[in-house]
Amino acid sequence: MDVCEGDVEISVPGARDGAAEGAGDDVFYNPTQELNRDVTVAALDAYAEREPRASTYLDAMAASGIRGVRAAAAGFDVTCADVDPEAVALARENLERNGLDGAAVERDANAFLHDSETVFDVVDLDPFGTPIPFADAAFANARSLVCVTATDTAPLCGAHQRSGIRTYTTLPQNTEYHPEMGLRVLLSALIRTAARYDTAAVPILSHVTRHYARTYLQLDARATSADDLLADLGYVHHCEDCLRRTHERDLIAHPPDACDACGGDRLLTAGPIYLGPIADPAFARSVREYVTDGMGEAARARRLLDTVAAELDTPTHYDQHRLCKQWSRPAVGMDEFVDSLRDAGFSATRAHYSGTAFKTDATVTEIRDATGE
Ligand SMILES: C[S@@+](CC[C@H](N)C(=O)[O-])C[C@H]1O[C@@H](n2cnc3c(N)ncnc32)[C@H](O)[C@@H]1O
Ligand SMILES: [Zn+2]
Repeated sequence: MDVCEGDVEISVPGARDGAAEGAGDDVFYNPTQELNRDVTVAALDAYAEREPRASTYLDAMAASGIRGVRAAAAGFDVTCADVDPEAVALARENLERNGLDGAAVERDANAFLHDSETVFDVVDLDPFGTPIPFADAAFANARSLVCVTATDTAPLCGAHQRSGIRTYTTLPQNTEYHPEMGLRVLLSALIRTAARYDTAAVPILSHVTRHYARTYLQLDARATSADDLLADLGYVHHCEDCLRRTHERDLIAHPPDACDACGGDRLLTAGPIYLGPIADPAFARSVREYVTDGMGEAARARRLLDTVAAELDTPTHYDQHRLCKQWSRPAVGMDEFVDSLRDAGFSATRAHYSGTAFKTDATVTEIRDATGE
């Protein structure tokens, strides 16, 4: 079956009766990831403006090649790699079909990254589930930017905690801000992996959408920069009784014995997680400018990027509905809610994690008082 995305038309395996696209032995294609790919293309355009020397792009898990083909159409010198020979043949066909240069190679991503004579400026990891098995090869061999998708949200956010500990060598906790917990656990592991190569992997754009987290990490190959970034790792101490949380940037955790706000002792500590900015607002705004009307998810991509660019840089968002339930109060419109925090003198913005997510520098007690009757 043929699919149009952005400026390209590609062949993908058709869905069989009763089977979801991407299921079974066919080459993988997931139409619900179009937003992810639209943002990828806009991010590559914005990155080429920021770093004009960045020209080579490795789609390390290419499947149909849809992402690599779209990157090639955006002007990158693309290589699509996959272990599945049928995927490689399809990616090659899809490059040719769109009149685009580019290579398609049947290689394991790790082996290829370590062997390749080309040092790729941009490496994109889009595996099934966790990207961690590929992170070392990417950070050891990419020159400038590493783009990462993770779809194993249950281990990341603490819902499957043992699995999260094994994969990410950190302690995730299941809280009401689980998409952000997952993103910050992922960033913690990626930043620590890059640091082993004396490299800072600085998040310049990240988002959590539906069932995946996506991040774009700009590499800075200086040990001192890696040290600076590691200083943004730390812990969140979360009170299950009143939902207060405190954030602690340190190598070791110092959890309080009891909650400062309610005195309760049902405290969860997560970490080391990444507590720094998940995006560079200027870059997010620039990516937004590169979203084109021809993209299938242009409206959602623009909304998402607007929210990410404006999002207050504080770790862990609140959810208005969860707080209102806690306080037995009716929920109100998000704009009204955020405005009442600002009127009370706090910084506050929506957060992209959900329609009822917001960020503020107010404590949970201050939020309750500022937004009450
Ligand atoms: C989620 S799909 C990629 C989807 C694609 N990037 C897109 O945007 O539609 C994951 C792909 O990784 C491939 N893969 C699995 N293990 C791999 C490995 N070790 N090296 C390279 N590719 C691998 C699979 O064959 C599959 O095609
Ligand atoms: Zn408490």
